[in-house]
Amino acid sequence: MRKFYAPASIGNFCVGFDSLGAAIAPIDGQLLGDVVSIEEAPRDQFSCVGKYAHKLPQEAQDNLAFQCLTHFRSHVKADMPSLSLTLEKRLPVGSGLGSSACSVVATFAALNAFAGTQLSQIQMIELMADFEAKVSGARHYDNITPCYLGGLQLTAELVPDRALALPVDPNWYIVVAYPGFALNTAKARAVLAPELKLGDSVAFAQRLSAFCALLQLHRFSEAVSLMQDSVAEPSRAQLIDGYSDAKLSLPELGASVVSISGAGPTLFALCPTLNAAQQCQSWLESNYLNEHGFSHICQLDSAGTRELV
Ligand SMILES: Nc1ncnc2c1ncn2[C@@H]1O[C@H](COP(=O)(O)OP(=O)(O)O)[C@@H](O)[C@H]1O
Ligand SMILES: N[C@@H](CCOP(=O)(O)O)C(=O)O
Repeated sequence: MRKFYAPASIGNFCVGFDSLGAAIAPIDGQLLGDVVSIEEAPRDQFSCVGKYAHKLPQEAQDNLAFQCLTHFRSHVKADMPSLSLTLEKRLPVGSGLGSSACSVVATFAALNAFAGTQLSQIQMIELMADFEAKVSGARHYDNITPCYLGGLQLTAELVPDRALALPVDPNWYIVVAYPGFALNTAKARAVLAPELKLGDSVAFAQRLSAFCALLQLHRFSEAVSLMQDSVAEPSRAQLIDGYSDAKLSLPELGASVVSISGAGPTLFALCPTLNAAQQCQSWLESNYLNEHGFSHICQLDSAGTRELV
């Protein structure tokens, strides 16, 4: 049996709505993402297990991982041997941690390896984006490409190969806090203004392009000082209980940036030191999480989706 792990990701990364995303890894070595196991079997079989399996639709045909399997067999590799595929659903759904992308990316990576199809990077990313788009209300790559390739990715249809990796400060610590309630991505997209004013579009383009250029120059603290989301965060704040308190309190504990991970409700705090990250985590655990929530201190996951050995 072969197992493939796909990591959680922070869509938007505050400054790059639908265009920037980061794969993350808890510094204590825990796996924060989905795992897909695959092996040859007498006939095609699918099962879904794991902590959050019960939060997914009960019918296999409604599970994205199963949909990826049937699509792969009918459109990519019809003569692939029959197989057993198991999704271990380790990420909560509607969390803002790229949960649907995790299942899709892990499944296609597993199928591509199992069938030996060797699809190109763009073919893989497009296939993955098709399925992410089915549930999230729009086609966006900012969970798919970091989850698949790792690191911080500038990512869009207009970007060569769909993704360009950006350098990051190795001293960044990122606290993610999932509060324990779900927020559907499509719902959190529906509250966004359908159009941006000209001045806001220009400011968005300036901020994102300067952020990326500064990272390339390794001028990390200047890049961080540009991290602000005026596109999605103002509209989404009202959907997330506890957002305003966190936004006010965490900078006092040393966070350089406090923002929504993806469409929320997970919040993330970017911190310049481990000590600041620990203080922010402790505040979030006491003030933001309910009994179903969790938090992790992370750094970027540079490996992305990989086979577990
Ligand atoms: N394997 C899967 N992983 C995650 N979501 C899935 C999966 N299969 C089906 N879904 C459905 O897709 C939707 C994903 O919701 P969404 O808010 O986009 O999640 P997330 O933001 O965590 O990716 C939910 O309605 C969920 O039931
Ligand atoms: N750019 C998207 C990111 C959604 O991420 P998710 O983890 O909430 O699915 C958006 O902001 O809608």
